[in-house]
Order: sequence, then structure tokens, then C-alpha cells
Amino acid sequence: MRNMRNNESSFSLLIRFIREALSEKKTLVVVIISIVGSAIANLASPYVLHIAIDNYIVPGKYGELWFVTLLYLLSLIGQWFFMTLQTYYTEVFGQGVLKRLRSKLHEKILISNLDFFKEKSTGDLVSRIINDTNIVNDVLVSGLLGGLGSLLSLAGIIIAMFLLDVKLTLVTLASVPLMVLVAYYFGGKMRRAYRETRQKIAKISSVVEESVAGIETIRAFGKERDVEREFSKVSLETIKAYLRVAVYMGVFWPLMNITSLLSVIAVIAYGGYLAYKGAVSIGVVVAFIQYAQRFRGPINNVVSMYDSLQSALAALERIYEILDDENVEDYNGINVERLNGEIEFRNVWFEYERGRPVLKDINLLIPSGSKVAIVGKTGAGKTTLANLIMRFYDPTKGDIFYDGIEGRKISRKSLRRRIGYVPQETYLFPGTIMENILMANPEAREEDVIRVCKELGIHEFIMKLPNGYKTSAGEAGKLLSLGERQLISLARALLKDPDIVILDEALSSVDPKTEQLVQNAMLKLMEGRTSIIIAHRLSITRFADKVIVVKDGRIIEEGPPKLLLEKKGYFYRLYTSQVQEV
Ligand SMILES: Nc1ncnc2c1ncn2[C@@H]1O[C@H](COP(=O)(O)OP(=O)(O)OP(=O)(O)O)[C@@H](O)[C@H]1O
Repeated sequence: MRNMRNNESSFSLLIRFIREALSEKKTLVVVIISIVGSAIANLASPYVLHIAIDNYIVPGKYGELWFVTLLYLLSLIGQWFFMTLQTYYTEVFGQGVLKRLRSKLHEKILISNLDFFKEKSTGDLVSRIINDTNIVNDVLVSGLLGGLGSLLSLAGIIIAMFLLDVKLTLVTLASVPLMVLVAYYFGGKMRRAYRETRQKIAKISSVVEESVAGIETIRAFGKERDVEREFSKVSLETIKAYLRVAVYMGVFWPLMNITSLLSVIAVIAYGGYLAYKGAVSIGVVVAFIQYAQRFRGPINNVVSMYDSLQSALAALERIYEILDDENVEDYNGINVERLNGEIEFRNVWFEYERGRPVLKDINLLIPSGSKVAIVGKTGAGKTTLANLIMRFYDPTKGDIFYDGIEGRKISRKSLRRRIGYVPQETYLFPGTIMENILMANPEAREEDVIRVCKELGIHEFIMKLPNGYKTSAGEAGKLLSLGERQLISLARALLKDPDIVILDEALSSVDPKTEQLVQNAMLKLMEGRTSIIIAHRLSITRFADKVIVVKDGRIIEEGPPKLLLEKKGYFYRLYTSQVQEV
């Protein structure tokens, strides 16, 4: 029962894929024409040979032989021409389907909400977009089309043989089951071994990736030898897998050859006997010898198609799982051009995972233009508050209002355009520092970037990098500390000229000079804007109008920093313990 349901769903997956692939109709028509052409041309040459022998050579009509010779040449040229056309256009078709599928997957990732990413790792997503689509292309597109050509060839050969001589055909076909068996058994082993080599190569690349990404941890714990041992082990397994492929290849192809030659032996023996009896002509026997040799490739193709289909369907399932995921961001809603910047949380509850509230009944009014510092121990829910303001997530219960408008009704895109968000960790995209800042505002020019950096007091710092604003981000990524990268993020935020600013302070301690730079830039960015600082170093709270103290997802204290300190409550204890630590 279960199997039946699986088969049904595999079938509907396949239908869905074929329907999508059919959108590349024009190329497909060329491919199909070339497949048919190729199959006919392939059939023609043995037939022409039979005509040449029986109608011209044996009766001694040498004068007219040139015409048949020309036909034979034409059939060979036809085979070459259609084969070239088929190979090239199958690739064009496959790449077209592949591009469509990959773009769809990539677009899906860009519009997915953050719940989507919780369940899927980066490696998994990359593998689905790169490897799974490749498998689908290799097997479903090239494989199915190739298989279709093979089926056509087989059918054509069998029909041509039947038309020439029924008895001889049956004798020739006697070795086909043996060929199928060899293709199924040894071919299957070979394909499985080949699949294994691909898995081993993927494993090698993941070991290398981990060695590079975790190099500091490996060094710190002196694990170099262990990692090396792991690498050697995987390398050895890869070699073994390749050698297995070599063994099966060595066994398989010669065996297929020999099996197909068995039918040739049968044709020679039985065909020779029939020819001696005068039941068939010499030309027919020669044509049969040629046809018998043409079974091998198509039979292997058809048998391997069934085998590979299983892995292709699994890949297709993984692809559609992503495409059908319903965790997408909804970009509809009111467009807000500008905001005054008043934010209000009304009875907001939030949970990332069902039944585990991270924010509990938050009521908070942030007046327009005010500066609010959010403090609390790690895991208290500070970043989550910022995530909700950005509408990365919506509250599980309750609402957030922006200038009195319910957040859920505002388009996410337009809201985010009005918010300058400086996360704890700055992500630098490939490109220069200039390009990395410019991305924040498509209308800004290079002069604007320089002006903004001067305003923030970080122009000098950027000019000291090896190539100033033209320093590549990859290079800068290695050169820059967390705090310095946050300076780039601050410039990005200011270039947007936002109405609301959210600053998540860099956690790791920054050297005093950079700390001063970051702080000054932060204060500059906050000027005249509603500002929310997630404060890790509590000294920065002195610039805030109001401090919000969060503990276990609830606001437990709230008020001007001075008053809160005088009150000697939770904030006072946090503050003094941090000052003592320093
Ligand atoms: N994507 C997520 N999925 C599930 N739980 C999450 C997720 N992000 C955060 N949490 C949980 O929510 C709680 C609040 O996290 P949050 O990041 O808001 O704390 P924080 O106060 O900002 O901490 P920190 O100072 O360490 O950044 C934590 O218990 C955390 O484990």
C-alpha cells in the first residue's frame, strides 16, 4: 500500500517535471527530430548494404554500384549529422530546463522567511541547487531523451529485421535476454560504484571545507593530525570506489561485447545455413550481422535508465520540497514612504517554536525620535525584539504599530527601506568596500558614500586600507575586526537615510580606538532618528532616553538610565557587575 502511494507520487512528480520541461518546446522539437533522424540513419546503412550485395554485387551490376555506394555514404553522413544535432540540442534543452529549475530554487530562497532557514542548512540548500538539479538534468533530460532514442533504435532494428526475415530475427533476438541480464547485473554494479565515487568526492570536499572554516579551532585544540587522518581515510575510500568502477567497467563492456557477438555467431551459423539452402540472400545475412551488433548500446541505455530513474526521482523530490515550502515572505501591504518613527508593542507574544514563548506580553512605546537602549542577559530576547521590528517575524499574539499603523498591514519591503539595521555581525558581499556600502541605496553615488563616511568619521579609517574604498571585501574581511566591519555596516545604514535605526552592538570587545570610532558613528547615525540600541556594553546606555531591561522575554524595568541606576534594581546590578568585570 505504502509502496503504491510512493509510486503514485513518483509518477506525479515526473509528470509535473515533464510539464515544466515542455516549456522549452522549440529545442525539444529539434531534439526529437534529430533522435528520429539518427535512428533512421542508423537503420539505413545495413539495409543499403543488403541492397548493394543482393541487387548489384551478386548479380554483377557493377556499373550501377556507385549509386548504392553513394546512398551508403549518405546514411553515414546522416548518422553523423543527426548525432551531432542530438548531442548539442539535448544539452541546450537540458541546460534550459536546468537554468529554469535553479533560478526557481534560488528565487525561492530569496523570498523564504526565516522559519524556512531554521530547518535547512546551507550545505543542504547548496547541494539541492547544484547537485540535485544536475542529477535531474543528467538522468531525466539527457537520460530520458537518450533512452527514447535507444527505444526507437531498438524498435526500428527489430522491425527492419522482421521485414527481412522472421526466422533469422527470432534466432538473432535469442541473445537479447542475456544482454539485458548482463546490463542489469554488471551495469547496475558499475553504476552503483560510480554513484559511490561521487559521494566520496563530496565527502572529500566537505572535509576540506571544514578544515578551512574551522582552522582556528583545529589549531587551538591541536587536532591537525586527526583531521589529516580523516582526510586520508576519505581519500583512500575514494580511490577504492574508483578502482571498483574500473573493475566493473573492465568486466562489463567486454562482456556486453561478447554477448552481442553471440548473436552474430548465431546469425553466421543459422543465416549461413539458410543462405546455403537458398532461403535468404547473402545480403540479408550481412545486414543481420550488422543489426545484431547494434543492440548493445541501446539495451544498456534502456536498462540503466530504469536504474538511474530512482536516484533522479529522489533528487526531484528534494527539489520540489523546497519549491513547495510555504514559509515565504508576504510582501503585500501598505507602502510607507516615510515614517515619523513611533513604534508601539501592544501585548506582543512571540515564539520561534510552538509552545516556547521567547517574548511574553511586551507592551512598549518608543516615541518618535527617541533613543531606547535594550539591555538584558544573553538569551533574554533582545535580538528577537529587533527581529520583530524589522518584520523578519510577526508576533505570535498581539501587534506592533508604526506611527499608529498595524505592522502586519505595512509592506515588509517599504518598512525595511525606512529602517537602518546594523546587525552584530556584518556580512560583506564579494566586491569592493565601496560596492558594499553602495548596495544599501540603489540611488546613491560614490560621492554620497564618501560624504556619509566622512560624517560618521570613518573616512580616514577606510582610506588607510590597502586600496581605500576599492579594497576588496574578501581581503578586507580578513583585515577587519568585528568592530571595524560594523563601521561599514553603519555607513550602509546612514546611506539609506532611514527614519528608524536599530543597532545591535558588536559583542566581542573591540580595541579602544575602534570602540570610540564605532560609538561616535553610532551616535551620529542616531541623531534625529528613532533609535533602538541593543546594548551589550552598558556604558552606552548613558546616551539613551530610556532603557528597557528584558529578562526571560519580559520587560522587567523601564525608564531613563539615571533613574534606573538610582533605583538600584536589576539594571543597577547588571551595570555594576559589568563595570567590575572591566
Ligand atoms: N531562530 C531561532 N529559533 C529558535 N529559537 C531562537 C531563535 N533565535 C533565538 N532563539 C531563542 O530565543 C531566545 C532569545 O534569543 P535572542 O537572540 O533574542 O536573545 P538576546 O537577548 O538577543 O541574546 P544575545 O545577547 O546573546 O544576542 C533564546 O533562548 C534563543 O535561544
